[in-house]
Amino acid sequence: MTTSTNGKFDRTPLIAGNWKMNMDHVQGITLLQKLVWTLEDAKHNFERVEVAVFPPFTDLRGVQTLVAGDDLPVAYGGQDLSPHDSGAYTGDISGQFLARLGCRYVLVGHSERRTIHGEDDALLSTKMAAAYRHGLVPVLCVGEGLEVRTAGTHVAHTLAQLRANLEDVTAEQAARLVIAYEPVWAIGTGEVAGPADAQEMCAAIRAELEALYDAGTAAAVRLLYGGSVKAGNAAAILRERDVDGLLVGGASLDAAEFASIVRFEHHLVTE
Ligand SMILES: O=C[C@H](O)COP(=O)(O)O
Repeated sequence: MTTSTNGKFDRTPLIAGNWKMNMDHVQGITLLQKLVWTLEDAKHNFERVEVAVFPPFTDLRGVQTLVAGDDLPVAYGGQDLSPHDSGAYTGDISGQFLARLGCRYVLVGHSERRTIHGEDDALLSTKMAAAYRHGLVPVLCVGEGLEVRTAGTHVAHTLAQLRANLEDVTAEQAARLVIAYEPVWAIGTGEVAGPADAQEMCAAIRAELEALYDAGTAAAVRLLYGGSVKAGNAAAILRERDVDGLLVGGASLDAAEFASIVRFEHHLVTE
């Protein structure tokens, strides 16, 4: 039996699709159109569950044109940004440019940026500042690798990342923040942290935000889980009290699958 959970959420759930380096600008438009059609056909309430996509940079202008032209109720953002605003930084993309393209969000510190591109906490603090400077909402990604998880120090490790990345972030800025907990061992591997694991970390992050700022700020921040999320496991993860949304990689490349994740409330089982 399925049901809805009207009233359960303290914060508007955010279901975000990170396309990573997939979908050229033509494919990206088709995917976004299919996604919106599917959701509109299903009468999805976009105000109740927010939907965002993170396409490659080369898709953003097309996405902007489609979203603005058809007045689509979907937010979008960049997968990364430069700490600088302009200048001789070949290959970098400025937060200023993302803002001009209508981006609401930007990913900061995705594990693939940290591991493949060696981005460290000092750099990520400057990227956080750049995001805020241009009115973008950072989706700050944190999480531990397999060795840390095996050693049982995942909470301490993730909270240390969080503290380092929020060092220069004020309470006012933090209130607009989104944080994605992504255990690296669960990304693209098919391994999913269980709902209890997601809740354990999200509760620890919220407590840390309360210690760093105050209870009101901690209550305003949306905490997402990411790592091998599919339509079949999304609802169980989102039942957890401190999990406010999902950052979906592979499954966001399939419009029907992603739409089903967005409509997770229809998969919740009545207790
Ligand atoms: O940004 C998304 C995460 O890296 C999760 O990716 P995945 O759903 O393919 O495991």
